Amino acid sequence: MKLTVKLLDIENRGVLLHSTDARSMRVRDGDRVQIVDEATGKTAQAHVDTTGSLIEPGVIGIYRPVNTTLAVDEGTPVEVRGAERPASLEHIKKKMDGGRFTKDETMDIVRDIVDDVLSPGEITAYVTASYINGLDMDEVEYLTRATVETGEHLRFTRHPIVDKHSIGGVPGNKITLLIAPIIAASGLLIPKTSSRAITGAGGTADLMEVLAPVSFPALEVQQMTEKVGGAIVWGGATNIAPADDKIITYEYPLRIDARGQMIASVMAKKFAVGADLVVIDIPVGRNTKIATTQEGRKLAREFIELGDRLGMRVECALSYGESLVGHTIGPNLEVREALAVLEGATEPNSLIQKSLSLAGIALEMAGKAGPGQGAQAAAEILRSGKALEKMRQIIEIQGGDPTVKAEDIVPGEYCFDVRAPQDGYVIELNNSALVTLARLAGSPYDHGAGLLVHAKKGTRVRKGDPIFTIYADREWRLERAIEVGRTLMPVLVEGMVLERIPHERWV
Ligand SMILES: O=P(O)(O)OC[C@H]1O[C@H](OP(=O)(O)O)[C@H](O)[C@@H]1O
Ligand SMILES: Nc1ccnc(=O)[nH]1
Repeated sequence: MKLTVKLLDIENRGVLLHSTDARSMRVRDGDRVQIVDEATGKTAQAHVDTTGSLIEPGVIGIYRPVNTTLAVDEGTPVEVRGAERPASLEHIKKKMDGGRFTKDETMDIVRDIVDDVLSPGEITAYVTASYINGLDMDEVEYLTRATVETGEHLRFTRHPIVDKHSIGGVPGNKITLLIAPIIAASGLLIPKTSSRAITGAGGTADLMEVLAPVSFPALEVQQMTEKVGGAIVWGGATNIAPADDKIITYEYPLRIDARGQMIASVMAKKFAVGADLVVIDIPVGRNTKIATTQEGRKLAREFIELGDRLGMRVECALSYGESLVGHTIGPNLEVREALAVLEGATEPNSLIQKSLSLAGIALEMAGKAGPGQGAQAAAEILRSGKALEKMRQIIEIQGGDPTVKAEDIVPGEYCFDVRAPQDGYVIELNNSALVTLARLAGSPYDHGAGLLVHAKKGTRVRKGDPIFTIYADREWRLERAIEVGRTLMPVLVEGMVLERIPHERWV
């Protein structure tokens, strides 16, 4: 059908059709159409939205991302017809039925994700099917390789390239902000790409953004790393492993991280930057991604095997995930805590010890410290102020203010203390409930939003003592977090009545 173009400034890979035109083309909302500009021969595929009033019959509204391929002017006549279902949908269906992806099928899916051929609903179906039915090691390898092949790669002339990654799942895990500068300060190269929050309330990319821009093309990440030894950037902006960020976009609202996708997501980013030596942090505990040590060991073996297949030496550290790392959750609060440690603070112990242990493993792997001496070497770099100096160089080269101090970074102006309902020991501080509250308060989008935990598990409190403070940049978000907090019971103090169940006839 011939239709006339109207350009619409909408950030979706879609087009808008009048419902009568859609009907005569036999397409419905969510179906795909092929658009052909016969004058230039350019074609594009897009998903259909229909309207009865926003545009006239005979007109097609073309959204901005579709027009980056077509490059047509308003008023251009184009040919529009129903498009075939991509083969990748059949592959996704196969996984829903418990089947295995082949190498080619995986590539079809990844390419269609990168090219926006699959709709958000279809990507969600892919992630959900993989979450439920799993991916075996071959499928994870196919996914990792396809994710790398559809993006850009870094090629360093100096080696070894060191990298670290956490699978996430434990709140407050700001360790990259300490580990990356320690490793770079030791003279090694660490081009660290991170994702934004997936199941948490602040991923490393969200945190680093408080200090400096995190969106760079791949080549710039390489140049910055060559100059100062390290960079901490958002993987989603680099075009390194571009499928990864799109998959994460659809995991985030579900708060899931499908196991196969998770391994591929992490390892594709390491492979694409040309890492030789990789340390993986696997937080273990209830309410994390990995509930038991046994499961953690199995995952570690999978990471190591995939590393072998891809030619990277991988070591894993199972870490304690039952309790948040440090005392803070949310961008500003976490960055303030990490910077304070770089500036010489000797607390919080959980943050410092975890960061030094992981940095230490990397230093040992790279031969910068003898066996068993890595954490000590990392502690030396931290104590000497070299890690702080390196962090300042990283901040500066990424375009931030290198003179920033921990005290300059303040949490949101609205806050509320959650207090102990009685005397006793804090016996439970539920990770998942804390993340829910931090997200409701606005984290990670509102940088000032988050939680400051005063009394972690095992602390003795008196009735009325603040256990944690919720911060928000906007009052209504704080109110929402307080309201939900009352029903979530994120904290248990020994002896607390968990719930009172009255007799129905006497209430
Ligand atoms: O939101 P959840 O699922 O907890 O974790 C996601 C975070 O974990 C990883 O951290 P890093 O890059 O190794 O520091 C990711 O890159 C991301 O920042
Ligand atoms: N799925 C993922 C978990 C943790 N980090 C990532 O980059 N990706």
